[in-house]
Amino acid sequence: MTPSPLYRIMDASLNRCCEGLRVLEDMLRFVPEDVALSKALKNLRHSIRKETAALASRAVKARDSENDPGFVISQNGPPGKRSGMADVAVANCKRVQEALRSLEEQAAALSMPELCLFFESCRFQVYGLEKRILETLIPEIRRNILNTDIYAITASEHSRGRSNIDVVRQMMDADIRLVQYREKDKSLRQKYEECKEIRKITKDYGASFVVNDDADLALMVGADGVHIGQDDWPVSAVRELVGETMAIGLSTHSPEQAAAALASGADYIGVGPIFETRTKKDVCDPVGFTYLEHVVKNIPLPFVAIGGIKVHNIHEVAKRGARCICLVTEITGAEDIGGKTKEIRNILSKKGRLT
Ligand SMILES: Cc1ncc(COP(=O)(O)OP(=O)(O)O)c(N)n1
Ligand SMILES: Cc1ncsc1CCOP(=O)(O)O
Ligand SMILES: [Mg+2]
Repeated sequence: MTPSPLYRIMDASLNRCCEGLRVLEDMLRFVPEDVALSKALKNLRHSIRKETAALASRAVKARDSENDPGFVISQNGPPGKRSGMADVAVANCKRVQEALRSLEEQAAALSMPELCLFFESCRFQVYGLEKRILETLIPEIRRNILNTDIYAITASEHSRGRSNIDVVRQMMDADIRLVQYREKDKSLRQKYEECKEIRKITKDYGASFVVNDDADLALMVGADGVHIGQDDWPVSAVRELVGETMAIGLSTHSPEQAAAALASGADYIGVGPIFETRTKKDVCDPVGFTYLEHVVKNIPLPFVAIGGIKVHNIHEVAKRGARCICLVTEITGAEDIGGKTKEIRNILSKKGRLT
């Protein structure tokens, strides 16, 4: 009996889907050497091959490559120009998503409800993976590291005797997605060893890692960003050193500094200190809400509010428009970092209802 032509579509779609996944897997493995992401793509490809083994052996019988009208179409010109790595990644994510959608529809038409659901869940996995792939490959997206609610910073002298490594592990378990390493009194060697370890941990969790002050250290450990202050090297010099893919954050305390930061090419600004803080020794006076509101209204750059922010006052900061908020000792000094993070997120999720 001749198999339904729907099997021919499924045969082509399965191949298209797995080929697209393989292209992405190799890119992630050999270009940014992102083992975790490459492995996630490989696992998805294997699970598709496994779940469709029976279907694939039926579908291959319907194959008739020589008489595929699509082959004639592709002979009429190049398969679409690719302007670079990011383009190849986007095209292959789309190709996998489209192939999965087609598989889903054919499975529905052939009354295969379980396979239909399986393809749908794979498609949703690819949407999530696509976001991570693009963040990894495209410099502008990669440098946008403030797309998260909490910005945590290490402070070993305010960590209840726990090491920075221990504290960062707890932050990762609490699903904090962005951590800065800030240590003022440790040797370069100590800072290097700690940053190497923290880079490894944050990478395993898919979180971003920023090094305070030392652009050279940030480069050595493969950090995602470096944070500098007003008296540090200028942004342009740091950009020359760190290249296009590393984010540069710059502390600002006034409208003039924010405007200069925008012109300088900084990827984000620190806005603060909002309140009084004892965590930073050479700190300036609190800038209060006036400066925060100025940035919200006038500065088209991602920003993080910082300085003296605690559970009891965070809603005041969030309700004025801060999306990413830095709490240093409120987190490092918490006995239960996971519990404290939940408490903070609970307040942030209710901010619209708090006056
Ligand atoms: C997110 C963030 N904002 C501000 C600072 C402060 O940086 P800086 O003014 O250079 O002061 P030190 O932290 O180096 O004492 C920061 N580190 N992070
Ligand atoms: C590094 C830094 N820059 C401005 S305030 C500050 C420290 C903020 O710490 P805390 O959140 O404990 O007040
Ligand atoms: Mg600094």
